[in-house]
Amino acid sequence: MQAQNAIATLIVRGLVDSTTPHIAAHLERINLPEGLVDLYPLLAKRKADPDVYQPRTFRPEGPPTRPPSSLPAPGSLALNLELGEYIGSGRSGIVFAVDTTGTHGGLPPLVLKIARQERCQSVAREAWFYEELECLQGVVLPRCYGCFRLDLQDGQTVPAWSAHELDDSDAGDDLVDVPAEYHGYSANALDILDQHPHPLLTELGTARDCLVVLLLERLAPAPTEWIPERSFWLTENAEPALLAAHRELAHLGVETILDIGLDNVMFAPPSPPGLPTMPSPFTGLTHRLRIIDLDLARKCDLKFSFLSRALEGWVRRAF
Ligand SMILES: Nc1ncnc2c1ncn2[C@@H]1O[C@H](COP(=O)(O)OP(=O)(O)OP(=O)(O)O)[C@@H](O)[C@H]1O
Repeated sequence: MQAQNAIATLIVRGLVDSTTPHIAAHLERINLPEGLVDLYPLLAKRKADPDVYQPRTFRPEGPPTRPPSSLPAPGSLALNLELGEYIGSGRSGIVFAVDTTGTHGGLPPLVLKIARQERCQSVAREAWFYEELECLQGVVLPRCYGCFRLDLQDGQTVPAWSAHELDDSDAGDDLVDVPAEYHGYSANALDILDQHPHPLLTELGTARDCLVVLLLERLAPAPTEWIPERSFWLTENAEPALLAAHRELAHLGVETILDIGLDNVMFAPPSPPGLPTMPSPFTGLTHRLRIIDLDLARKCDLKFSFLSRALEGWVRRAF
């Protein structure tokens, strides 16, 4: 099996149109710095407002550190793919199946999440969470095979952007692509606090001639569309299962309160052809659920007990 960091280049047919027909797009893997995402709530905000941010809520030793990667040294594979059927989309991305037949093998069924033109920051930031939570890939998250980028040249267009435009009613009030831990702050407030997002996120937040994609393990359809499993959601097991899945993320100080919901849960892929589910390194539990869509996740140094209790309320509201 190929490791999640084996691929350095994606060569994708059907992703980019250009004046030269039948040329496949070459996308290069983005190396995401470990310090890409800032702690939530912002440290500068806490210093400015010590009465609001009670120290007893936070872990005195700081946020959970990223566990050491269990992957080998990054590989240099160039993977040829063909864009397949459209699966679904949201505010940040448009998801397609990809055809890996005729490639080197050793990969499970995959999907490509194509960042919308104005959402490159969100999708690259989502990729950072997959790296931060590597030990939960195949446990409660899909396996992630990397985040890749192409700077578009004159005349190159991305048909998926125009074919699957976001309905205005879905756009909400968050059209500016700002990292989730910075939501709600004006540029002026951030200047006063003297805290700003990582330069790579700032650059991607305004980039419009850039294509960013995530290569993910293909999961089973959402339960509401998956008839044999629909009864699962009508049983009392559903809420504890969703809570238990989100609690796994809380062990590493990650919360997804801005996006907890049944829209953002899928099921483990059938194995084979998918890869097997792994038990949690924190609880030993084996989960059927997979949490998707980490673009609004946040990294916290809140105590596990605090996050875990808060999750009970957040998850209850999802039903
Ligand atoms: N790994 C996957 N395997 C199969 N289908 C997927 C996968 N990831 C996403 N999808 C499908 O694509 C749809 C859109 O994906 P996703 O929710 O990640 O997009 P988004 O733009 O981040 O959404 P949101 O509007 O909630 O932020 C999902 O609802 C799901 O149907």
